[in-house]
Parts: sequence; C-alpha cells; structure tokens
Amino acid sequence: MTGPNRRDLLLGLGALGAATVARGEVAAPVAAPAPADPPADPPAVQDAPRVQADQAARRVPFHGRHQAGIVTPRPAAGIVAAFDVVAGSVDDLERMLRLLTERAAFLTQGGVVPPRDPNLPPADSGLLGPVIAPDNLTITLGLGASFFDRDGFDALRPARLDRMAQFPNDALDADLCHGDISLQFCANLQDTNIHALRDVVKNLSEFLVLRWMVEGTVPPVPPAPDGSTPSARNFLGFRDGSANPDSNDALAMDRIVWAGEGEPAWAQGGSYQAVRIIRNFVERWDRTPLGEQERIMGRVKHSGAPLDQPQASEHQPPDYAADAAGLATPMDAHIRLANPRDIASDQNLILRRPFNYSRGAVKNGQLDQGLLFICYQRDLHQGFIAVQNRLNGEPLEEYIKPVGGGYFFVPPGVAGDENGQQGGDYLARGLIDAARRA
Ligand SMILES: C=CC1=C(C)c2cc3[nH]c(cc4nc(cc5[nH]c(cc1n2)c(C)c5CCC(=O)O)C(CCC(=O)O)=C4C)c(C)c3C=C
Ligand SMILES: [Fe+2]
Repeated sequence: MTGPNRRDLLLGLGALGAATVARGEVAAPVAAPAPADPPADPPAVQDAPRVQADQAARRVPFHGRHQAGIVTPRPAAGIVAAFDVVAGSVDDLERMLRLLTERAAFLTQGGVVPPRDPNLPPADSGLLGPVIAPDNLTITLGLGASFFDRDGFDALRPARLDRMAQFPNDALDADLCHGDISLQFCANLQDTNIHALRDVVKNLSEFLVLRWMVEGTVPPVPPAPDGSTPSARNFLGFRDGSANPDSNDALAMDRIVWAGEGEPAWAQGGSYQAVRIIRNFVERWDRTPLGEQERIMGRVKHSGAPLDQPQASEHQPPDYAADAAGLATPMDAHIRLANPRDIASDQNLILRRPFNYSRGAVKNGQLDQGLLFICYQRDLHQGFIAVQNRLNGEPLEEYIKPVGGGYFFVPPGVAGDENGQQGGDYLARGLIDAARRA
C-alpha cells in the first residue's frame, strides 16, 4: 500500500481512509479532527449549516462483483431517476455506458473538478464547490424491459424481467412509470445526489432523456443504548426495515438478492430492482385510532415490536404458528400477508431499501407524501410480484395509492480498483459484448 493519493489528501481521507478503501470496505471515517477553537464570531444566519467532515469524506467503493447501492448501507437521501435512451446502435450504447461508468466512478469516489477555459461552460455545476466529496454516494444502473426491445437485445433479456403491470389498487400515472434505464442515487446529503444527477444529465445529454424522478429521505436515528441502530420510520410513523434480511449476510444475499441460475451469462451477479411510488393518505392515517393502525401494520407503533410479543424488540420474529387464528396479529395485517413465514413464502424474500418522499401538495389541499419503495431480489416474480399479489386487498390499501414506478434489471458490477476500471470494464459490458457476438 502506497501513501494516500492526492485525491485522498484533498478530501481529508489520509492514510486511514485510503487503506480502508483498498480493503474494499465502506470507508471508515478519518480520525476526528482535534476540537476546533470556538469560532471567533458566533454562528450567524449567513453561515452554511455545518456537516461533519468525516461523513463527507466517506466513500463506498465503486468497483466490485456487484453494483454498489444494493447491499451497501442506505444513507439518508436517495433519488430514483428513469430515462429513455436515444442511442440506437450498439456502438452508441457502448459509448453511453462507458461514459456513465466514468462519471459514476468519479462522482462516487470524489476528486477535484478540472479547471476550464472561462469562455466555455464550467466542467461542473459547482453545487458542491471545486472539490467533490464522495459523501457515501452510490449510483446504481438498472435496465428496463424496454431497453431490450431494441434490435439484437431481445434474446439477451434477463429471464424474469417484465414491464410493470397494474395491480388492483394502483392508479398509475404514465408520466411516473417505466423507463429504458433507472439510476438510483444514494448519499448522505440530497445535494450530493442532485449534483450527481445534474452531472449525468449534462454529460450524457446526447444519449439520455429524463422521464421521471423522485427524491426521498430516511430520517437518521441515534444508536440505541445497546449500540444497535434501530430501523428508520416511514411517513406513517412506523419503523420500516425491522424484518429485512441481513444485508451483511453474503449467503443470504446470494439466495435472496443476486441473480444466477437461469439468467444469461452477462446477467449473473446482477439483481432485479422494483421501484414503486406509493402515495400515503397521511391526513386520513393521522385520524385513524392507534390500535387500528397497529393492527393494519401488525406491529407496535412506538417500538416496532410484533403484536404477539409487544415487549420484544422490533427484530423479534412474530410466532404465527402460535397465533393461527390471528388474535394477536390479524391474518390480513401488512406484515403477515407480506411474509406469512411459511415454507412457501421463504421463496419470496426481498431486500427493501425505501425512502420517504414529500412532493408538496395536490390540488385538493392534501399533502403529497409517501414511500419511494425500492426492493431487490434475484427473481422479480418470486420476489416483489409474489409479495404484492399477497398484499392486494390488504386493509392498508385504504391509506395508500401506488402511482408510479417500474421494474429494472441491475447489471453486475464493474471490475477494477481505485486506480480505474480493470481491462477497460464498464457497466453492462457483458451485455454489449454478447450483443456484438449475437
Ligand atoms: C410488495 C412489497 C411491499 C410493499 C409495496 C410494501 C409497502 C409498504 N410497506 C409499508 C410499511 C411497512 N412494511 C413492513 C414490512 C414489510 N413490508 C414488505 C413488503 C412491502 N411493503 C415486507 C416483505 C415486509 C416484511 C414482512 C416480514 O418479514 O415480517 C413494515 C414492518 C417493519 C418491517 O419489517 O420493515 C412496515 C411498517 C408501507 C407504509 C408501505 C407502503 C406505503
Ligand atoms: Fe411493507
């Protein structure tokens, strides 16, 4: 391991951060700087709100077998943007994917914005200043079913990828659905995501037309007294994530998240992404009695505990065998329908990675808030579609309305290290190579 490179020094990562990245881990924060002397002047209106420097310097490795942004920890802010691709030929698609890889590698790892002739537009929007801090940014590419409608790609379509169809409770807005590609941006700060989105929109304008985008956040929570981190709350006020599979369990992720058998060779190590924009009728929910809310969800609101063990932690699994009549957890409670925890439903596990969204108000004076639901699975039909089919007709539907989203296939990751792509690898290269051979 050589010493920290120029970028690390500029970002304040130093030797500790650089070594952590080299091990392929999420970068540890640099040692906390010595407490600064109190500012000469007290904070004032014109001062920027302070962020912790170590948070901004954290980076998620871009390269690896799988794309980042799926099993890597979920930071506080996310955006899903869907685009239509105007590139036609395989050569154009390759140029697009190479450029996207280059931009994503730079933006997620951070660095100095190159200077430009002032007579030209600047190289960067400038939103983050002259040095781009990684800020835990991940950019995850997904390919929609329509991407494979182009000549030469149909035979290479992921085996379980379909265009999202309407479920009974959906009121899908065509302007918020589908797309040739999806880009999921996740970072500590939403400004980091917006900066990255602006960079992609500008640098790939020759290839991509924005179709829709939704911004979301997750409220950060302090650690529990035992040092564990509780699940974040959604906009219905419940802890969301308690029963998610453990994303640090590589064997579980191989079984639940990563595509393998039955898929074309280029798709091995990828994952299916289901995105749903689900509006919450929060005014109605806030007028619903607490007990009813808890029976609808199947969990204690303040703690997240399962209803059959209300004093337990949110991570305690409910015991449905001991509650076969649904006296503690109603048979139509959200969590019981989503995962009845029997042998069959063990095939339908998914990894959820949602964000809360707030998009102002709608014309009748109600708040436009909800869940930017995102989940990953190795098989779209066994995963999201099977779970959603079980949820159809659930009591929660009185309070929610899915209005958009889409299904995408996330190709495997890009080989390389912090010095760049290995052998010129780029996102979805396996697919492009296969299309040329076909
Ligand atoms: C089709 C998949 C799912 C959709 C769509 C969905 C929407 C949705 N969920 C909540 C709130 C909660 N969901 C919880 C658990 C949970 N939800 C799903 C699936 C979908 N949810 C699953 C598979 C599970 C886990 C069930 C289990 O294994 O026990 C919970 C409980 C806490 C938790 O485990 O996360 C809450 C709360 C909302 C508000 C919503 C749509 C707006
Ligand atoms: Fe749920």
